[in-house]
Amino acid sequence: MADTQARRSEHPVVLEGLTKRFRRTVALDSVGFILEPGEVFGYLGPNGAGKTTTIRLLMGMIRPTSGRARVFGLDVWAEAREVHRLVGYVPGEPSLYPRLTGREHVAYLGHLRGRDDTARARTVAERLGLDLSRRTRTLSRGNRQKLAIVLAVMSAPRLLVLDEPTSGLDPLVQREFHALLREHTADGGSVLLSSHILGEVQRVADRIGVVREGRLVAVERLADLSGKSLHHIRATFADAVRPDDFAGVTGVRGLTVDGQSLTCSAPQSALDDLLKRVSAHRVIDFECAEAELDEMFLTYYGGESDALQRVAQDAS
Ligand SMILES: Nc1ncnc2c1ncn2[C@@H]1O[C@H](COP(=O)(O)OP(=O)(O)OP(=O)(O)O)[C@@H](O)[C@H]1O
Repeated sequence: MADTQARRSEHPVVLEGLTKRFRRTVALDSVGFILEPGEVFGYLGPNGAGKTTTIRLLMGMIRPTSGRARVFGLDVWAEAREVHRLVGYVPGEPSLYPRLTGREHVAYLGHLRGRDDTARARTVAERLGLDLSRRTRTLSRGNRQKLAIVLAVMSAPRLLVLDEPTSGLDPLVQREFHALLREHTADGGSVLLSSHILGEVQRVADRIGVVREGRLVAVERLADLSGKSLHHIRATFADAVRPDDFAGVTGVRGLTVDGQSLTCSAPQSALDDLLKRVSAHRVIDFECAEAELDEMFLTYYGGESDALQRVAQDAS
């Protein structure tokens, strides 16, 4: 134990050349990054990019083909038990006992950890609007997700590892959850948060790592990324509009004006100018949806694969 203490590093996560092959599939190819104390690191990538594989490696659930992962200086494979004491983990698909209530889950986990976190669990459950008295088999997907969050944060761990934690949560609950994360980092805790939605990560992350086809293609500070996220805009007006009314806004692409309707894509940095042009007319319907991350990869990180290149050609 004393030896373990001495080897502990202040870095919550250090990944070095982490590679995982499943037969012929290279799920992860030499991924490396370091998480700083007090930081929220958003781990972004489209479906199948390798996010869950990275997290399962980090939690010592699967063994790397090569490379290694450390949590506070501990080897996640060889010292998994010690690592689990320091980490609150929300898996992509929470595994809960269907017959037990939320409260019984809290008590059971407390028993395993040798500590009573009931009071904190109750507070977090209340904030997220979760009824701890219900058996988990009767809970909706969103409520099961809330319970997984309660179980991960109740022991106030120094590192939270969250695999798409807000999928299934409504926006108000997401906001409360993000507030919880901010409190966690204000107390010196760190967070690794995986997601395929840039907008979500933008709200909470300090830095973002982008993974695509198993490779880490970018690590950026959030401040450098803002302005890059692409939005799809669709507006319908009471009267006919002309293309000239919307021309010359920097960054706007695919502008189509047809009678009383407008469609285009625009980076965040163009939204203010574009909205001012839109609001110069009488609007009867308006939609602004953030583009999927795949499109952002095409725009900012290139598209090496054939499929991505085809989409790029179709779009141009
Ligand atoms: N146990 C496994 N056996 C074989 N292939 C696997 C296994 N686990 C993952 N893969 C493959 O590894 C790649 C990365 O998958 P992973 O689940 O890590 O992606 P992800 O980024 O988490 O995606 P999602 O957002 O869809 O969960 C995929 O091609 C996937 O099919």
